Amino acid sequence: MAAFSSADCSSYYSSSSPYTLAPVSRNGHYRIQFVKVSSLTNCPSQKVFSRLQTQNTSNSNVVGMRDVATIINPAERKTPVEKLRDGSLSATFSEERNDRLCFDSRKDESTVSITVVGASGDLAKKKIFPALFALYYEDCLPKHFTIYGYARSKMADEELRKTISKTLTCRIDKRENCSEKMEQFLKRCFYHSGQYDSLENFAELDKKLKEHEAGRISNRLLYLSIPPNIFIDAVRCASLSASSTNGWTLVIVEKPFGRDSESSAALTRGLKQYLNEDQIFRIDHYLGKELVENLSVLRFSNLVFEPLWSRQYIRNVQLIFSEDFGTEGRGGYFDNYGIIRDIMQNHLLQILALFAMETPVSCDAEDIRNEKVKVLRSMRPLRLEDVALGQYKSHTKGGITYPSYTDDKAVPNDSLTPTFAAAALFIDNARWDGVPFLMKAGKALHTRRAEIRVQFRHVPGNLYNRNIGTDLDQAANELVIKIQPDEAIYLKINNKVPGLGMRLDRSTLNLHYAARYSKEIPDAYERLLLDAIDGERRLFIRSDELDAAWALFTPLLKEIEEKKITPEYYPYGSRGPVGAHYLAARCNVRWGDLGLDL
Ligand SMILES: NC(=O)C1=CN([C@@H]2O[C@H](COP(=O)(O)OP(=O)(O)OC[C@H]3O[C@@H](n4cnc5c(N)ncnc54)[C@H](OP(=O)(O)O)[C@@H]3O)[C@@H](O)[C@H]2O)C=CC1
Ligand SMILES: O=C1O[C@H](COP(=O)(O)O)[C@@H](O)[C@H](O)[C@H]1O
Repeated sequence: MAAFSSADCSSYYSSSSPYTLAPVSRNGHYRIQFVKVSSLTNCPSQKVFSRLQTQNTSNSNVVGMRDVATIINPAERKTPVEKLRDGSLSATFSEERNDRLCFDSRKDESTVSITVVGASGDLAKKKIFPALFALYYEDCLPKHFTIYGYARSKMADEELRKTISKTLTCRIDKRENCSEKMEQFLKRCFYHSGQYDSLENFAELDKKLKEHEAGRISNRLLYLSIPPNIFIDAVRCASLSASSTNGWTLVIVEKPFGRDSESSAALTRGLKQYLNEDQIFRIDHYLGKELVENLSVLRFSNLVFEPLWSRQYIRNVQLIFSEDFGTEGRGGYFDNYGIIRDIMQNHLLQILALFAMETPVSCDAEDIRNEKVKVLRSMRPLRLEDVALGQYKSHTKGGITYPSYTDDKAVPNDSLTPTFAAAALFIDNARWDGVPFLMKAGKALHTRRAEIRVQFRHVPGNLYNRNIGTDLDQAANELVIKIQPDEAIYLKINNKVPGLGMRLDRSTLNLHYAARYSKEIPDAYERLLLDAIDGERRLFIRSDELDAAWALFTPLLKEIEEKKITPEYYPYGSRGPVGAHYLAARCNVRWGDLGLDL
């Protein structure tokens, strides 16, 4: 097992370094922490700089290097400061900025270069550049950073700036200096045109990055916003020609991570030829959504929920995703994947794993991901009888004709690709035995929403049966976590209608985010990009999680394709195919999103 010695890092510290070394071993990784120890008591608020360096114990590559600045206020003890056995002080958090413990890599000697590969594409324009700007606007990016767009399209820096400026927005609650900030941000965005499989083109990029890095410690983040068939080429060329030589290099990989178990494993093998697992950040942007982040807080910090979180009290859990638009513009991609791969195998399954996992040992990435993997590995692989499939067809409403899925020019006329699916999943462990986890995902439905619905069991020996009537389901409690739009968490309860009689009513206890908080909720990509820059892996998918996720869906996907299962057609803008209701009924479940509850 290789460990760091202070000599390994001596190049970063002079012999008169005021830092001490504090090695901490966790989950097979060595974390070396240098902490400046000085008179903490002299001033009320003081910065402690530390550099974290992690090393994979199975090989000697440095896989991450982080600069952390910590505001330590001993009086307030805002930042956890640990006294280590050797007497040195260890602080792993960083300066608090805009409620997020933002990294402060403001030290002059390091820089972060972010390269968006596929910068001419839809996702880069729609999500990545706006998220980077939002981080800049919030002062969350390091002092020294440069952003490069990379793609084959020929474009000058100015052209990239013009294109992305159209999609940059300022926070609603803080519009000061917005155009000024935008200009400053755009000045730090550049473009390099190159092929994805050209070592030479990436070497040119490397040269440009070095010019911007100006001799500082170079940390490099590569965001692969390109189709998956070119991931490996891009990673090979970037890692060989444009990796950092003295700092960290990491790669954010967009989905889809393969089409099934085999292609996903091949992709991981391909990436691992050039990268360590710790350098691969597989993004699932649903994990960056505010209410998905809040799931663990809701469960593990509220005594009223955690004891109820099992088969004993929960009758079923529903994970619902719906969009009120079709595959518009992405039909070519979608037809090769379908809704199960596009939404269920990743976004909804990730939410399910977070929802159902046992209490992790800590909030550390590895502890959380270990628990998620256990859930996934306890689940039954899906069978054909566990799903209902649908595809949207054309529909005319109010004089407007909405297209069918196959009207998309990139989609074959005889495509059987499902644009809707409902599925019943089961977790065969002690906590969840027999509880159906129902998923529903569809495009071109009547509404856009993503939510988790937890339907509780009936109250035993219900004292108020007479007042409730025969439909006991109506009286069962339901907890709804509304991920989007209009984030909310509400609990349906029974109460007495005020008055002299004894009439029962159903009401909601509602935590409505817009009413409770004036602050705008950040986009998922902002959180995830900042996490990646911080080296925080908690919200990214580890390879064993991915394998376990594919193992659940691969047999089903193969059967659907081999048997050429025809989906049930549903009109554009409807609630989806009736098959979803039969599926739910077989599990003794009623979909909770049918009523008007908010
Ligand atoms: N768009 C979205 O909403 C979402 C996208 N994703 C994933 O993110 C990644 C990027 O998505 P998106 O921006 O929509 O993708 P695009 O199809 O827009 O592709 C991005 C860029 O990659 C290059 N490219 C496209 N096709 C090829 C090809 N066959 N060979 C070589 N280069 C090609 C093009 O740049 P150039 O020609 O200039 O080289 C293009 O601008 C994909 O993996 C996608 O699945 C994930 C979630 C949502
Ligand atoms: O990953 C994907 O997500 C989007 C939906 O994301 P949202 O944050 O807007 O809810 C979906 O439209 C797309 O098909 C899928 O690839």
